[in-house]
Amino acid sequence: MSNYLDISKVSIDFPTPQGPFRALDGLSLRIRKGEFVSLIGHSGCGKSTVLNIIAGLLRASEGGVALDGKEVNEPGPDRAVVFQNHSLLPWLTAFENVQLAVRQVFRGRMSRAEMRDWVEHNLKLVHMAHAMHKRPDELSGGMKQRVGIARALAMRPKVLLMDEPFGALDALTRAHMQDSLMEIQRDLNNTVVMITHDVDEAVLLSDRIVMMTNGPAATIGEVLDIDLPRPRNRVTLAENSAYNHFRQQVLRFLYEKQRKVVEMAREPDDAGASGAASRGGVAGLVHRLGRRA
Ligand SMILES: Nc1ncnc2c1ncn2[C@@H]1O[C@H](COP(=O)(O)OP(=O)(O)OP(=O)(O)O)[C@@H](O)[C@H]1O
Repeated sequence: MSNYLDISKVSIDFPTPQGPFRALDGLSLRIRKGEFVSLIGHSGCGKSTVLNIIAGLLRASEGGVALDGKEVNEPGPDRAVVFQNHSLLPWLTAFENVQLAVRQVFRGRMSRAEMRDWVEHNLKLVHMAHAMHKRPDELSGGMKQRVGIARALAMRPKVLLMDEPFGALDALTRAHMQDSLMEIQRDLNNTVVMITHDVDEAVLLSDRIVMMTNGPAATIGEVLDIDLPRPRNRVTLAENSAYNHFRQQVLRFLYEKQRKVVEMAREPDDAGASGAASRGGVAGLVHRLGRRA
């Protein structure tokens, strides 16, 4: 499989009152067609910035992104984004929300009847056919997120970009959504770049996990190939030694190798403390979690 999405030496400087702030520095990543890649890293390291550059919502100050051989320099329907907060239009039904995107992408190429069937097909894919005529305020958080995913899939993007798509959901709904996404992936084999803070989610869903260093001037620290066979089952994986090894490698990266957040979270009266045992508050907790990993 060839490289499909090519992120090449991307740096970005944001203007701030104190002068330019370099959020990303020389980040390169090549993603193959059909690959599922997760980005993981501490809060503020630059994950959303990477996603926004791929989406064409932000321009890199240096370097660039190419998708299927074409340079990315503005948003386009070949890169659909799913945000943490679904972003559905509240006055439209689930069906109409998906239909709006389908019309924008396929107007002139599909008849009205074809478009209707396509909208229904995508809502069925995410198990939302039964509620497609409801408005967002009549749907649960998980259902709204399903509609957001249906809308993105219905655009038939070359790349699906997901920014913590399940971050706002309770644990059980989240698990259902992850299972649905794996089912959809098995059939459609989309190219996906997903941001997550959840180590289990990253290992369960990904072909590769890209671990980012802390900013400023963040870049890729390590990349982990998750070669667990598919289909993957969360219950049996819990006892799988390879799965647990991958989990530990990610935890180790986040809480041992990239421990800067611990320093930032240290409380003022901890400043002179030496040794983990004397660390209190959030800093101590994060430190102890890291040591257990
Ligand atoms: N428009 C902007 N102007 C100035 N600084 C910015 C801007 N956008 C992002 N940043 C800074 O760039 C860095 C990366 O931000 P980004 O939102 O990409 O991080 P993140 O890893 O997605 O964080 P989180 O996990 O908390 O969502 C942060 O330090 C942030 O403050």
